[in-house]
Amino acid sequence: MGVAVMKLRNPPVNSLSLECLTEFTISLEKLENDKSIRGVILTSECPGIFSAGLDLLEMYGRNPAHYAEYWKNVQELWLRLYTSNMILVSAINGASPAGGCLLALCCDYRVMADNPKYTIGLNESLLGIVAPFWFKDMYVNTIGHREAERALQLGTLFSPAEALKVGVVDEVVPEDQVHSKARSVMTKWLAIPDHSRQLTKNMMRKATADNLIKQREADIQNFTSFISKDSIQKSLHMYLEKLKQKKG
Ligand SMILES: CC/C=C\C/C=C\C/C=C\C/C=C/C(=O)SCCNC(=O)CCNC(=O)[C@H](O)C(C)(C)COP(=O)(O)OP(=O)(O)OC[C@H]1O[C@@H](n2cnc3c(N)ncnc32)[C@H](O)[C@@H]1OP(=O)(O)O
Repeated sequence: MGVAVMKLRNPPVNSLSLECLTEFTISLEKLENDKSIRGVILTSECPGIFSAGLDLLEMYGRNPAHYAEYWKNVQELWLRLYTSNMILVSAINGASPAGGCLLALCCDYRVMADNPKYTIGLNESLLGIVAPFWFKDMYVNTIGHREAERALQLGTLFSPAEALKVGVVDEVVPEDQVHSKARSVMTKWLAIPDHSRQLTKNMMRKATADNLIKQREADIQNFTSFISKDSIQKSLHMYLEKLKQKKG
């Protein structure tokens, strides 16, 4: 039926390393150029994790040129996903913090597994960093200004039930039904003529995408100088240590 399934596979936690981001963007571009493909189901092959978000090791202890290169690729992936002409449905089969949530938010419809261990949200403030304005814009577009304001300040990671209530996801289903539900949602969306759906999607999303397009270079510079600060590097160090200690 012209539907591709993209499975994120970057063990152990599907963090979005530079390599992973680049491959993702290229795969998406290929699908976009394949006229037989009308929809993509985005999911994960890592058990219990949709995506741990941006790779912290790409943002910690590197040099400004690396940060700039990394951020350019984050922007690129986001623009491709958010403005895709294809129907994107996410089958969220695991934890989905920060950049993981961003991937899901780019989709036209989000189905999440009903497992309270899985959480989703933009938790940047908990790491001592700030969600960029275009993450924020997409959050506001999805859940409204007040909910986004609160969730962004608190860095809230929502359980599936909470995510459904606030509108971060569209549907919560038993874990073993995430994929079949994503497929049935896709079938419904495929019934809409592409041209009218695409023009409508463009009308809804263009201003948000253009907001980044017109200031991509400045956004790269902001990110690079922000992430290079000693205080921010210290926060990231502490967060990485906390992740390590959780194990021991
Ligand atoms: C003025 C403003 C201007 C510009 C903006 C500036 C800044 C904003 C920049 C960026 C926005 C950031 C977006 C992000 O996405 S940041 C990443 C946020 N992600 C997280 O907080 C998730 C952290 N991870 C977890 O909570 C757990 O790992 C998880 C629930 C995903 C899985 O738990 P599990 O118990 O299964 O595994 P762990 O033992 O915790 O992890 C295994 C292994 O993986 C490493 N790990 C985890 N997450 C990441 C990651 N995101 N990046 C890199 N590495 C990660 C973890 O440390 C473990 O490593 P090791 O100990 O070596 O095995």
